[in-house]
Amino acid sequence: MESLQLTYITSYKLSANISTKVCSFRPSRRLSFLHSGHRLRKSFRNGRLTVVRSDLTGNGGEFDGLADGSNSNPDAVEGEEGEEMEKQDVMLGKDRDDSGSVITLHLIPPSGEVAIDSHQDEVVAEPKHEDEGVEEEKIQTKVTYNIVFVTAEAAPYSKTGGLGDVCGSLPVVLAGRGHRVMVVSPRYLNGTSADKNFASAIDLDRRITVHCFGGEQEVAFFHEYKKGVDWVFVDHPSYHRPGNPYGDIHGAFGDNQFRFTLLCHAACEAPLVLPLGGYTYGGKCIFIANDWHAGLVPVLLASKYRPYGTYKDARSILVIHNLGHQGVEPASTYMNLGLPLEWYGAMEWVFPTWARTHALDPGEAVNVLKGAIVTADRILTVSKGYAWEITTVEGGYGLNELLSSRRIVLNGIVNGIDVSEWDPSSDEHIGFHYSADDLSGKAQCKLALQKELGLPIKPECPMIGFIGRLDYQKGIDLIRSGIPELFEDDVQFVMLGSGDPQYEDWMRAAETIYRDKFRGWVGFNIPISHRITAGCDILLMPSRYEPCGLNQLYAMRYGTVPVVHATGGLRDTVENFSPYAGDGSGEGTGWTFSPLTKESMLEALRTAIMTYRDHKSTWEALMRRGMLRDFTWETAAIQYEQVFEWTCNNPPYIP
Ligand SMILES: Nc1ncnc2c1ncn2[C@@H]1O[C@H](COP(=O)(O)OP(=O)(O)O[C@H]2O[C@H](CO)[C@@H](O)[C@H](O)[C@H]2O)[C@@H](O)[C@H]1O
Repeated sequence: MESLQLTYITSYKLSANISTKVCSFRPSRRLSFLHSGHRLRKSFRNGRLTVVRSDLTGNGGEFDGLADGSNSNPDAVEGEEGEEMEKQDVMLGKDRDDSGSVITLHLIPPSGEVAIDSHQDEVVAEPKHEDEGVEEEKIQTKVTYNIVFVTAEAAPYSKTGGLGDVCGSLPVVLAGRGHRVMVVSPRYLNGTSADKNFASAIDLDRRITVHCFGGEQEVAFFHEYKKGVDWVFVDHPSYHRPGNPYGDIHGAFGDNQFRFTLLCHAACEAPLVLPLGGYTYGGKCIFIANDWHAGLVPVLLASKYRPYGTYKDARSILVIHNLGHQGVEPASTYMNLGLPLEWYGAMEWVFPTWARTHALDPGEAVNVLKGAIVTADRILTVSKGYAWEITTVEGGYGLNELLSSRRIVLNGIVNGIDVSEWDPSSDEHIGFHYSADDLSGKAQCKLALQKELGLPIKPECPMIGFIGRLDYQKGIDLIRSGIPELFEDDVQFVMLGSGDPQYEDWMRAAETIYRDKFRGWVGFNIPISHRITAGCDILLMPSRYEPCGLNQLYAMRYGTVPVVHATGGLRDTVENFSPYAGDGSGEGTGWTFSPLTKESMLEALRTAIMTYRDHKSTWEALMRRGMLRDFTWETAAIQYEQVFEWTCNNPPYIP
């Protein structure tokens, strides 16, 4: 076996992105590599390498190179042939401005079947092509990374919403694809049965001292290796108190800036000091900082580590799950964060005049998410639509100009879902199982839900559900205003959620007013959320903004048709029903309404209800199309890997 170092340009117009891979093969073989969703077919003869890059439809470009790693005609790659490659590219899309100039590149989900390589550097024989007279081999290479997720929550250990779902499932899928993955989150103990979630995590007996908030804090690390992932829990007394990760019945904790500062400092030390499975992750890793709670990680890398040579090969990716929360505190708290004084500018945030409390208020603050946007090597958000929305005045929450300035490194990747936890054919939380081939179990789930909730048992009565945090973001006010008109019709509605006390109170009151039609379950209950998802016919999501949204994905998987506001990830994932498309058989997986008004929401709901009642076969086709959609994390993971590659091919970002 010879060893060959092969250098090729991975993406047209990103000429800095030269990636080098080392592989072994025998000469005179035709080889194919799976690389970033493309098949790179290489023929090696007489020391000459021909690379044919094809997309999954079999189209592609071709260029020649020499086996010593040089390219015989680099212009051919970036020139005519590169143009050809660009046309066929399934992973890169382009946004152009009015003049036609490319202003940013973005990921396009690969269509069709993607061959997924789960083995590193494995050589697999390809079927022999008789007519070519050469022995065939298929080599699938994949660059693997050390990945460190930093997050305030990760299911099943801790979860208040979608962040927990994502940080509980994406790491497992990435680990399954060969990466070494660590998830760092706090070890919350709140004195309830939830504490047992951490029971299997053992104390690593490794303490570090964090200098912040004018003193020294000792933190410990607990660890559990499960599903191929190193789950690391940062332990400190401030994580041990009643309530959820962010607050209790009195509201948000007053020391959250302190608690998450500790998390970030500890997360930056973890790869250096924890010998997990016998050896540390080391300084060459990719940090994935999720939301503002982990936002200090990229700032610390840039300000505290890299200037001294540590983590010079590491990269940071900020993932924005919700721009509405930024970790803003008074400017005087900067001193507490354990950052060098000269980095204040990265965290500085000045409120616009209209947002200040009084005439003498200078509006000065520190904004952790802003610091992360300024310093991260790349920025991701959880859908392509939201990636654009956050660069607009309407969706940018004051950070739109900053985000626009970093648009070249900003991408959107739609979340996947844990399809084993959310599987109507095996879900442990529902009484009857079903699938797209046999929907009968779903009707039984509906009856069981009506019974459990004490609603009249009516198999034909359309049942609408809502699950989520009772927050301004989720458009609960719209539901509240639309309910009286909606209940002029014979429908049932069940809501599950907790959050804003005014909405909790309204849900309780609505139950007494509409005894036969409405149930409002105040609280956080995962089994009930599964039973609502399975038992309802329609899931309503009138979110004001929605970075991705997971409940509509769960709903579609369970044959529950989503009716959603056309925003962010909801617009990206729910295909609006069109009865005339598909040669009259209809297309789409739900209804998307816009604008965000009570009238347009009710109109969409009425259309859905009418379809449910009067067009049974159309309704079943809608259900099945949703159930058969691919929402697996594998699709998203491939796109994450592309972003890892981009970020590692470029030097660390220097703000
Ligand atoms: N009372 C309750 N009982 C049981 N389960 C409950 C519940 N309330 C919510 N959940 C669960 O929490 C999750 C909520 O996920 P979402 O993505 O819909 O919203 P969230 O706004 O929290 O997440 C943010 O991050 C995610 C992840 O990136 C983005 O999808 C989203 O748009 C963004 O706002 C779902 O699994 C849901 O079932």
